[in-house]
Amino acid sequence: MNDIVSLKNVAFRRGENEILQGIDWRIQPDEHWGILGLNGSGKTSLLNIVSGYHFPSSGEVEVLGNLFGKTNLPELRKKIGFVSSSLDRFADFFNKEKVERVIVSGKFASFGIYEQVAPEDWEKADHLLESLRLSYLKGKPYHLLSEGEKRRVLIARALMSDPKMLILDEPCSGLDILSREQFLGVLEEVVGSKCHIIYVTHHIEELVKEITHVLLLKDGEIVAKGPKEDVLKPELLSETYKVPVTVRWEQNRPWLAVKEETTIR
Ligand SMILES: Nc1ncnc2c1ncn2[C@@H]1O[C@H](COP(=O)(O)OP(=O)(O)OP(=O)(O)O)[C@@H](O)[C@H]1O
Repeated sequence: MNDIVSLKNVAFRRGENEILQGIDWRIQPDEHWGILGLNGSGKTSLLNIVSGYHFPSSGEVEVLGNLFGKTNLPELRKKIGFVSSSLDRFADFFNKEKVERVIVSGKFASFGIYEQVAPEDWEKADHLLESLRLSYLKGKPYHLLSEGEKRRVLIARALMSDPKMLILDEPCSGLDILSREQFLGVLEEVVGSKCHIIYVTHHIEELVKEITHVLLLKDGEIVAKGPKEDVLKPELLSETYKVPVTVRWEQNRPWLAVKEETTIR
């Protein structure tokens, strides 16, 4: 079977800045990836390449069977959903829209509904509300939801267009522990819908069982990549985070701590 994502010796430069260098990365079917790295390590730049918003300065990129340079990138972007805490700043566009209308707008990649909605689109929104256990929100204006509910509705909105890949860029930032766990619970449904996840976070405990592989980025280069259990090792994470850390596994989830007696300057 074809790779979902294939990056070969990819570099990304802006002016004098070498933002990404020597990136070799494959995502194969049935893999769901987490990406970890300090602020400025290049995570967002990498996501922007994979989702067809940035073109690499050199190297080869193929995503969902589309070889960059020989493909229509706007068409590729339609197959990729995106949920980010930074989408919150667009929340005003949803204004006082009802939850189900926010979800249906995902089909048109717009912030409101300006096109004819088919009955099956409303049915699909209902189905998504049900499968993500959000039916109790039907009919509620989006702006009245809690932050956690909003993020889960944004997942439903992203799934409305049947994406082949869902990019989650720090989707839990700003959520309390309960909202975070409720959010992470929806990943099971996403994986069940045959959608590939790329999950960027600063908190390794968010790498729940659905996330099978991890890529570590440091200063625009890959420190390690592969199955989660092989990559989330103290030595590799200490290198990535430039601070000595330990990793503890509890209920199949990794937890990070800074090593005792470390003084950080
Ligand atoms: N268009 C650009 N022009 C110049 N420098 C850029 C550009 N985009 C990103 N950079 C720089 O590239 C580096 C990587 O940025 P990027 O946003 O990819 O990092 P990140 O890992 O997503 O960081 P964060 O965790 O803070 O979101 C940073 O030093 C950033 O300032």
